[in-house]
Amino acid sequence: MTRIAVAGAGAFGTALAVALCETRDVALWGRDAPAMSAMAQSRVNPRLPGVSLPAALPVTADPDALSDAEVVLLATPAQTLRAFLDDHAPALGGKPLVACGKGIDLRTLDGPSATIRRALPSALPLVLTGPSFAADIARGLPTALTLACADRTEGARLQALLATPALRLYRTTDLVGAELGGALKNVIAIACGACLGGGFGESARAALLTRGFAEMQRLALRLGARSDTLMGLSGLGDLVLTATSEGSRNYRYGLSLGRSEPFDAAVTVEGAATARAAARLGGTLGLDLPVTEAVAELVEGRTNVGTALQRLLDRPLRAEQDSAD
Ligand SMILES: NC(=O)C1=CN([C@@H]2O[C@H](COP(=O)(O)OP(=O)(O)OC[C@H]3O[C@@H](n4cnc5c(N)ncnc54)[C@H](O)[C@@H]3O)[C@@H](O)[C@H]2O)C=CC1
Ligand SMILES: O=C(CO)COP(=O)(O)O
Repeated sequence: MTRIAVAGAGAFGTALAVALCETRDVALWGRDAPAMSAMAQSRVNPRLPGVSLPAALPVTADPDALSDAEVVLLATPAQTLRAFLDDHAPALGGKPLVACGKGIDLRTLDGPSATIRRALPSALPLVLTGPSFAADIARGLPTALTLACADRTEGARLQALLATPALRLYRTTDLVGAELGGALKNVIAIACGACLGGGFGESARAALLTRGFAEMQRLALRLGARSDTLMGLSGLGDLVLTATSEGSRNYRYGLSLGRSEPFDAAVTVEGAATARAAARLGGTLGLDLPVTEAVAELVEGRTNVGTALQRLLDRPLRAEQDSAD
């Protein structure tokens, strides 16, 4: 029996499978049978160039790989998670399901753990998140992530199963905080990229990163997250990586918005849909999320970077901390 299946053979799923298969029994499952059989032959995933798939890693489109697994890592983009769970419900029910995608479902406004709970009430939702580029994980470079599980015992068991010598996992019971940190940092990374791409400079980028982080906390805390989770790997840690590195697709997408250049629509940019979802959540909850709203407007083509930034500068002066007077 395969202990771990990774569902979703994009860059991140492939990287996790490559890292885990050194010490664990792992299979990589993808939905596209011809692509999976090409990958099984070539031992390369075009979405993760320069990485050879180890001979010990089975690469398959056979749904038995999902039913046979004890634990399934869900590495599909956030906007496709619900459909994936519905399509494979009999294979996934009753199992620990580790959500690895970063986003908020635009249709339901649910994060990954609530999406799992709604689709498969018998499954145990976990969230794996934090600063990690797929290429770094696949190359075995040192990485530290957060693994969230409401059940302490299962969380500790899965932490031991999924950690590797180079991939250090910290655990928490704060699912909401972990998943919102990962989802919302992509929105702020788009803002930071747009700022640099528009030529507004690194000081402005630092301001957006910091004020954006305040918005991440404002929304996440209202939705039940713990502040210290947001201060950790899954919030601040991932924000620092994604909002400052051209290794990030969200940041590069922001750069292209700032430069008024086209961006390849086939590239996964989770922050685009999540900005719209977070802005809707903020509106419903009556929260002040100006950076998030600006990104949602940029993504929808309702404003440009210069106008959006000027609007932020024109806002009334206020105290820095929400709690201060
Ligand atoms: N690439 C990275 O460095 C990291 C990515 N992530 C997260 O992992 C998630 C996936 O990202 P990537 O693998 O990078 O994207 P990707 O664009 O490389 O691959 C996405 C994969 O999902 C598959 N897919 C799409 N819809 C599906 C469905 N309904 N059923 C099954 N498979 C489906 C696609 O065929 C594709 O293979 C995203 O939420 C991303 O934020 C998290 C950390 C790092
Ligand atoms: O989540 C990531 C790093 O932790 C990957 O970021 P991008 O999706 O922006 O490439």
